[in-house]
Order: sequence, then C-alpha cells, then structure tokens
Amino acid sequence: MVNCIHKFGGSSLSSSERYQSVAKIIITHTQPGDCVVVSAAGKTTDTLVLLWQSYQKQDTQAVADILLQLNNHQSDLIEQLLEADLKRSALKTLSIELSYIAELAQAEQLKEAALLAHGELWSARLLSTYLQQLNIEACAQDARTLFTLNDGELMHAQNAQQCGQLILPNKINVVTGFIAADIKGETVTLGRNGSDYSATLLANYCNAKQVCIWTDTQGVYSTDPRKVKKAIKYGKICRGQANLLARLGNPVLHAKTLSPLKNTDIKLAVRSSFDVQASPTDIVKEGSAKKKRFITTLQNVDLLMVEGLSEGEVASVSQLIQHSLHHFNHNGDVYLVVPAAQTYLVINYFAGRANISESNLNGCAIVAPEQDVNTLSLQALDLLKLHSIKPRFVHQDTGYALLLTDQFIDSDIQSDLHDKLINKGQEIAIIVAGLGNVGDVFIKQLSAQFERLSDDFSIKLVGLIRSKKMLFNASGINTQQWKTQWQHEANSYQSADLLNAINELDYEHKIVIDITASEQFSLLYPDFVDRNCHLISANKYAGTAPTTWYKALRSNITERNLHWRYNTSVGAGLPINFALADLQNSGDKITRIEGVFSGTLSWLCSKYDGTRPFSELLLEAQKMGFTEPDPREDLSGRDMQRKLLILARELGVELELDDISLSALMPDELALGSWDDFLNKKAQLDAFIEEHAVTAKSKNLVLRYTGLLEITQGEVIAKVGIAYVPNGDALANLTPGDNIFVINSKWYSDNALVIQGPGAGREVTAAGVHSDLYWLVQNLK
Ligand SMILES: NC(=O)C1=CN([C@@H]2O[C@H](COP(=O)(O)OP(=O)(O)OC[C@H]3O[C@@H](n4cnc5c(N)ncnc54)[C@H](OP(=O)(O)O)[C@@H]3O)[C@@H](O)[C@H]2O)C=CC1
Ligand SMILES: N[C@@H](CC=O)C(=O)O
Repeated sequence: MVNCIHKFGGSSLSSSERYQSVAKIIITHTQPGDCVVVSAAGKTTDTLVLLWQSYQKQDTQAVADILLQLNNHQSDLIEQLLEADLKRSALKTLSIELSYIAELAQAEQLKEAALLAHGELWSARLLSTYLQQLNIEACAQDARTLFTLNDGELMHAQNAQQCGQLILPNKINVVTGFIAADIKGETVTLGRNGSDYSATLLANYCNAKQVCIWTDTQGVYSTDPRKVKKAIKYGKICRGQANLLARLGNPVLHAKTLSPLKNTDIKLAVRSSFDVQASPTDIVKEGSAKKKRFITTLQNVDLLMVEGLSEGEVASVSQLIQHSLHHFNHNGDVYLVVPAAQTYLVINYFAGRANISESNLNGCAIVAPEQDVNTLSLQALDLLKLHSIKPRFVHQDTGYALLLTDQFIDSDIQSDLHDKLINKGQEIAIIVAGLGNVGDVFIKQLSAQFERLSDDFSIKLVGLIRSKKMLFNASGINTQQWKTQWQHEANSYQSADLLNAINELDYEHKIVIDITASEQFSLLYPDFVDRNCHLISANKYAGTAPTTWYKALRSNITERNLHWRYNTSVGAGLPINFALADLQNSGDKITRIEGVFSGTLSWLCSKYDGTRPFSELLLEAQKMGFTEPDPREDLSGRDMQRKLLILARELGVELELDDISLSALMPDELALGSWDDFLNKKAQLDAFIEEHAVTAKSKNLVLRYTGLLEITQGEVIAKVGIAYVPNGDALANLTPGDNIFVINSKWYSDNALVIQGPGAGREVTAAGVHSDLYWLVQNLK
C-alpha cells in the first residue's frame, strides 16, 4: 500500500551532501511501498538542453565539452556517495551511457526526449543505489514503464494497472520524474517541472494518501520571499487558489501538478528539504482552508486575443510550450497570457485565430478572497499610480485581479503593494501559556489591546495553557469570559497535543506568549519556531539556556523572519532591553551595567528594618505577585543571575549561567527540599538576614542585593550577590520594589544613564508583555 509519494527537485539533489540529506529524510519519513520521485540533479536538465541545442547546431566541439561536463558532475556524485563495487559498477554504466550518447550524436540519431530523460534516470539510479548501500530496501523505477501516453494523452486506466503491478510494496521505489513513454515505447516528457506532475499522477494511480513536494523553499508564500522580506508563509491554502497562483506567476506549484488530485482526498504538502523541521504548506481541498491574499508578479508576457478557443486547447498549448497558461474572458473576448519568448509558438498553434493584443508586458496579479478583490484592485491601482506606473490592461475575475503594464515592477514596489494590500487585515492567533499572577492580568488587558491593534489586524486569542490543562479554540476564545470557558472546555494535554493544535491553526501569524516560569515549557520553543510562531517571553529559561541551544534557536528565528521579544524577563515593564538595543544600534558601546535587577529582593531589602521577620516579608512579597513561583529562585540569586545573563547576551557577550558568580541571600541548605520544608526552617533565613543587616549597620551601611556586568578590553566581570551599600547611594535609596540599572557606555562614561522603576508586580509586568506584543504586531506590518 502506497502511503506517500515524496518528490525531490533538482536543487534538493544538487550535490553529494544534498543526496545524503535526502536519504536522511527518506529514512525518517517513508515506509516500505512509498515512492520517491526525483528530478535531474542540480542544473542537469539545463545542461542536457544545451547539449541538444549544440547537437542540433552540429557543434561537435560543444557536444564533446558538454558530455565531459556531464560525466564530471555525475562521476563526482558517484565517487562521493558510493563505495567499492557499487561505485565501480555505477561509473562503468555511466561511461557506457555517455559513449552511447556520443555515438548517437555522431550518427545524427539523437532524440530530444530520450536525451533529456538521462537526468532523471541518473538521479533515480544513484539515489536508490545509495539507499541500498545504507541497507535500505530500495529500487529504481523507470517511469517509462509506469506512464504511457497515446497521442499526447495519458492512458489512465492502463497506467494505474502498470503502477499497481510494478510499484514494489516492500521497497522504497525511487521513480524518475518528468518522463513517460508513448505507445511505441518511445520516450516522451511531461513538460518542464513535470516531476511534480509525475508525483501527483503516481499518487492518483497508486491511490496514495498524500504527496509531499520537497523543495528549496519552505512552502507557499504570500509573495516572493526573495524580493519581499515580509512575505508571509501560509500553513494552508486551498487548491483553487493554488491553481490560480500557478497560472499567474507563482513558481512554487504548477497548474498541471494539481490536476490529478481533483476529486480525490489525496493530501498535498510543500515543504523544505533544506529545513526539515519547518512546517509545510498544505494544499487542501476547497473549503478546508480560509482564502488567503497573494501578490504574484509577471514579467515579459504578451496578451493574445484568441478566437473560438475550445476546451482542451489551453492544456495542449501549455504542453506545447511547457508552461502554465492563464486564459480569461474580458469584455466578451478571450485572452491568453503567454511568456513573450513562446508567443510565436502559440500564434502558430492557433493558426490565424490568435493575435497579439498587447506585447512585452510586466505586471502583477492579486489573488484574494472574492469579496476583497475589487477593493484590493482599486488600492493597487492607486499605489501603482503613486509609483508612476500606468497599467495598460486591468482585468478582474473571480478571486483575482490582473494588472499589466509596460513598465517594470521592482521589488520596492512589490514590497509596498504587499505591505498595503496583503499585510492589512491579516489574522493573528495568540496563544498564552501561564495564567498565574501575570498571565491573568495580561488577559484582562487583552481586549483593550485588541482594539488598539484592530485597524490593521484581526487578532484572536486561540489558546490558553497551564501546566496540566489547555484550552484551544481556533475561532477564538472570549477574553472576558475565558474562565468560564476554561472550566467547561479545558482538557489535559501532552506537548504533542499542543503542537498539533498549533499546526492546525490557519492564521497568517501565530504568537506564543510564555508567562510561565517553566524550563520544560521553554524547551518547546524550537518546536514553536518550526511551526512559524513568533515568541514573547516573560519566562527567563530560554534566554539563559546553554549557548549552543540558545544560538540555534536565535538563528532559526532569524531564518524564518520571526520575532522573539522578552523585555519583561529583565526589569519587568521597564524598557531596559529597548534602551540597550537602541544605544547599540546608534553606535554606542556599553561597558558596565550595575544595579538591582530583582523587584522582590529590592522590596525585601528596602522593607526590612528588623521589626518584622524577613520570612514574613517574603510571604507578603509572594502574595503581592512579586516573587517567582518558588521564591527561593529569588533568594538564591538564581533569578537575578538569569537576568544578568540575558543582559550580557543583549550586549553580545557569550556567557553561560554558571559563569556569573553568585552568593545567595539565604543559607544554601534552604534551597533543598519542598516549599513546606523551607517554611519549617524559615527561622534560619531570618537569622541569616539579621546577621547581615547587623553587620552592615555596624559599618554604617545597608544590606542590598546587587548585580554587576563589566566589560573592559575583552575582560568580563559578571556577578550577583549580597552587597553592603552606603546610605546615600542610589542603590540604597530605592522605592521598595524598584529596579535600577546604572549604565556606563562610550557616551555615558562619567555620568551614567540610569533606568529606574518598579521591577516586579502583576500590572507592570503584564503591561510590559503588552508592550512586547504591540511592538511585535507593529513589526508585522
Ligand atoms: N511576577 C512578576 O512580577 C514578574 C514575573 N516575571 C516572569 O513571569 C513569569 C510568570 O510569573 P508569575 O505569573 O508570577 O508566575 P505564576 O506562578 O503565578 O504563574 C505561572 C503559570 O505558569 C503555568 N505553568 C507552569 N508550568 C507550566 C508548563 N510546563 N506549561 C504550561 N504552563 C505552565 C502555571 O500553571 P498552573 O496554574 O497549572 O500551575 C501558572 O499558570 C515567570 O517566568 C516570571 O519570572 C517577569 C517579570 C516580573
Ligand atoms: N521574581 C522576580 C519577578 C520578575 O522577574 C523579581 O522580583 O525580580
């Protein structure tokens, strides 16, 4: 039984390293009986086309040179991948084949399709042999034995039978893409990019459950991500829109690819073979995904007016020029959009029934939900006018608008169109983890925040997560009544349930807001990022994770154009991270940060005067929502140590948590055991503090808990701990609960920059998380 047809394009097989990556994907993502459809490696098809053209021009030197080039490329791949007998035999077969091509060329008997077929044959043979070398049951399948065409038409019933007989249920079948045979057994091709078509055809013939197209992009985007940085990757798009896109300039999918899936339940996914963890774009049946907005660009096309176009003619002419074509009715006439380079072939095909209406046009198409098309088309026209672009032809139809001009639409204009038309009205899904002190207040403030942001986005709270239960509702949770909904609908969950729920969300943007203090939850960040979620953290664990993990997370976030905000992880609502980023972005160099970075310890030390036991004050601070869930995180200095590490990393200093020296504000033994054990021993804490306070007082100083980060000529001093501070010192005179950051830099060298204010508390921290959310959403625009 064929479960999945995987397809790997040329870029996925362009080097021996790429073959190795593909083999890894096959090992982890296939089961016996599955098929792997392959294209020619790298630019092999282009080289074979060049060979064909040189042969036609009878340029024997070029033919010999290109054959040598092909030999070198294939031999290198074989040398690097195969061993011993397998290598010798593969090199021998290659040499025989290339000699045979040379002989045919000399005898003037080369045939184009049979020549081009070699690219896919080489890929299938090499990959299957390499898999065998890795002890995987694999075989190469020549698609000319599976797909037969009669007079250009696929013989579906016969092909399904052939596939049923030849696809081996106990092996990985590595099948050549792009090629087929006619009824005489001669090689024919399925057109440029025909390998995707081979994969969906095979899925149809084998009744597979799904097709996975592995490519060099991460999926289907709202526009070309190479030109528009803020292009949005969609998790799901429906087949109708995918079809339109294929005909209107989006190169990821080709119109033909989708046709074998019509009226079937076969799933189709587009995903990256370069970034296997990245979530795919699923191309789903009509109605199974919301309609999305896209902008595609067209370059150098002609507009042909065709008389008496009959059914099937567009498919035939597409096959002839090996390009997806779009046709439409406009004011009673039928038009075809044709790549200018192919116009003469199309005109010939229609033999007097097609005329050029406009030539050498560029343009763009806006594909959108039907109800939005008219407004978007008008907005696009206004924007193009602002860029002094005059359209020559405008057409609107179901689900799209086409604007053609004889001017060039560059990537700046494309970005502007994208910002104003596509980004506007996008949907953002918010998932909040942690509904304790801060989380609860954050959600209370959420509906007002939604209102502030609703001009540009439609934002919904879709997930609430605590340690044991979660509540997910893809169409939105009522922010005012979430507690009632929680009581009735929250369910126990495992991490996999949470990740699946996020996978299913059909939103342009997803933001996971972590207001837990859980290391376990922070370990899911890479999975969230793989699912294209932006992150906001009040939680400090990810920001203080071991450097390798932390760096991998950061680079993954950057690669996917995602954002990670964590301002409240240091200084609660104080804009410390903003300030540091701003100073550094303006060319300053920070050399020293000293201060009190714990609201809890600030409050406790300022409040403590010996009249009440320190432990009593600690319980009060806990009640006020200042402390960590386990206040010993604060007393141990660990929490402040984390904050110092986050600050250091903001300055580009590479440190691990334990590189920051620490002395605790409690006896070490109190760190062990449960919270109740701690409470039973609270007298030890009280005695410890009293002793320090008395010693400080005897020196006319006061007890504080401070942190220091100093960077001088490559030397880093990083420490947190107990300090005795003179009464008049800024660190001594804080309002209880305040944090203070005394910053020295190139510009603030003698007179430090000071940021001071409440450094803990439900309201300020929740407001700080909102500030991160606001920043993030503004940066999605
Ligand atoms: N309080 C403050 O003033 C400030 C806090 N912060 C940071 O904000 C975060 C939250 O603090 P606070 O609200 O006081 O903490 P609370 O203890 O009040 O709340 C923590 C929440 O996290 C949930 N949680 C715990 N483990 C997990 C898990 N594995 N998966 C999902 N949810 C989990 C808890 O769920 P359950 O209810 O099921 O236990 C609870 O709802 C902390 O990281 C803290 O450092 C930052 C600045 C200031
Ligand atoms: N326990 C923390 C809360 C914020 O991180 C503190 O008071 O510093």
